[in-house]
Amino acid sequence: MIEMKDVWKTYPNGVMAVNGLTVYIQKGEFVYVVGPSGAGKSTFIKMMYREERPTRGDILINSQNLRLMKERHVPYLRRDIGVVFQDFKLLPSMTVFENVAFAMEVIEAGRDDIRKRVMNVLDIVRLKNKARFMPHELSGGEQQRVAIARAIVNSPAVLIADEPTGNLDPDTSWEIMHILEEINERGTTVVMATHNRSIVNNMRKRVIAIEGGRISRDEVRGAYGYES
Ligand SMILES: Nc1ncnc2c1ncn2[C@@H]1O[C@H](COP(=O)(O)OP(=O)(O)OP(=O)(O)O)[C@@H](O)[C@H]1O
Repeated sequence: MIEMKDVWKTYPNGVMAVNGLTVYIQKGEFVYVVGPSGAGKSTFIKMMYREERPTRGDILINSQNLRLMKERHVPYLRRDIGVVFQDFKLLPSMTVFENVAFAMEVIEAGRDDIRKRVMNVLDIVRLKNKARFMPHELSGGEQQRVAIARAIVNSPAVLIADEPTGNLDPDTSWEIMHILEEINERGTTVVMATHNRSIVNNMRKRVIAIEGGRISRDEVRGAYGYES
């Protein structure tokens, strides 16, 4: 599903953010990516959806090699990978419905399909009743749920979340985690970078720790102890 083979990333300013990283993530897994600030977590994640390109090494997503992928094929890759950010990134002048629908309009889905599917994903994130609201009329947690709905509306194989609970209080963070877990249970692979220890320690998942641009630990951790 997601395979990185000896991947390196040096930014143009000379910073070596990822240094020889090899990892395999299977279909249907739920993986946390943890590590200190500046460890290379975001760079690792950005390379998965081709926001950044590796300096060296291969990245395969569903057998497509991102290093060899032509620029014009990147939009197709993005249908297969939904992304959620810490700061939601909703379009402020569009309603909740329109924000989610927009992701289907860009791939030229039909009107009826859009209506049905958008209401379906708003139901998954429990926001059907707020479809006509504007982003500024929503709480932070609700805005993040809209961003999640938008990320999954095209049924991606992978959902990538970079610090999705970073701007949220603990209760709201748990709400978001339960939604991500539900999406994972429906078959989507979830990769989530986080600094939130309480979440990592209380949900039994695979944890990939990155330090200095390398994997320092890769184990199943969580509520029921450790396991390698
Ligand atoms: N666009 C960029 N240009 C140059 N250097 C960058 C760029 N993005 C990140 N870096 C550097 O690469 C290193 C890894 O950054 P990255 O954002 O991947 O870390 P992180 O683990 O996600 O950190 P945080 O937890 O603080 O978000 C850092 O030294 C950072 O300064």
